Amino acid sequence: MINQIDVFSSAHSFKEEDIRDKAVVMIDVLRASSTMVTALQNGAKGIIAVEDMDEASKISHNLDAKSFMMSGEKNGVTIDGYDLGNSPLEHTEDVVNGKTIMLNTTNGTKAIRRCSLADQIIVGSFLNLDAIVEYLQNLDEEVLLVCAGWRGRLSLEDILCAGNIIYELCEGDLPNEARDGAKVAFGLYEKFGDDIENSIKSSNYAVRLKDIVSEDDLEYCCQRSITDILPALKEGIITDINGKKQ
Ligand SMILES: O=C(O)[C@H](CS(=O)(=O)O)OP(=O)(O)O
Repeated sequence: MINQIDVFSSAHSFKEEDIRDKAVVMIDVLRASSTMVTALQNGAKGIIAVEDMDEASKISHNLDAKSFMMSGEKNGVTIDGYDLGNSPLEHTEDVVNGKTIMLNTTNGTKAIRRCSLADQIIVGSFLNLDAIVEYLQNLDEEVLLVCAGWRGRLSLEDILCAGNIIYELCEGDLPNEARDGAKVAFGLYEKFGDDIENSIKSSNYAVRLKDIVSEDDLEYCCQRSITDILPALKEGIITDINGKKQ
């Protein structure tokens, strides 16, 4: 199956038709994927990935504040009027337990919406890496690791996470027949995989958002396999399909 995996470097690096009937893992390490995984781990009932502010405000008017909440950011900053931003550390159990979260972010939620033709969409991060690897090991279909990136550009942390998934799937021995995207991600992971945290602390993201996003967020999002939560999109809502809350 490893030869059936390819990697898209950003949410804008593919045509939506390329996704049709494939299994997609959307990876947005900083921070949408990490936030979704954490919110579900902390008891959120589900997450609705919103395309943009207009859609979010339309939907929010019909929401019952007791069961829904709005999370999201623009350029990393919490959107005015939203309950939370896009930090996983804000999505604590006492805040999100039992809630359905409307999530509106710059890259990650848009990447999910661009994959609407997929056979299935799973959300991947370092936090649930082993759960992603285990799920893919039992899948017999073409897999696309869709890295959200940033505004159409590649993000180091997303490609590193894709490379880590590929490295685990092939147990560090990537066959020559692997797809180019898989080879690039695997090679990046071989180079930086021993020190994910420091590689990410010198990434474009960390430099760009150094005054907005805390080092605590970066360090949190670099932890590997701290949960078995496996977020999957079903009928418009992202929920945990592993059901093995720790
Ligand atoms: O909220 C985030 O951490 C980023 C902000 S930015 O687009 O990288 O400036 O958005 P995300 O959609 O989580 O990549």
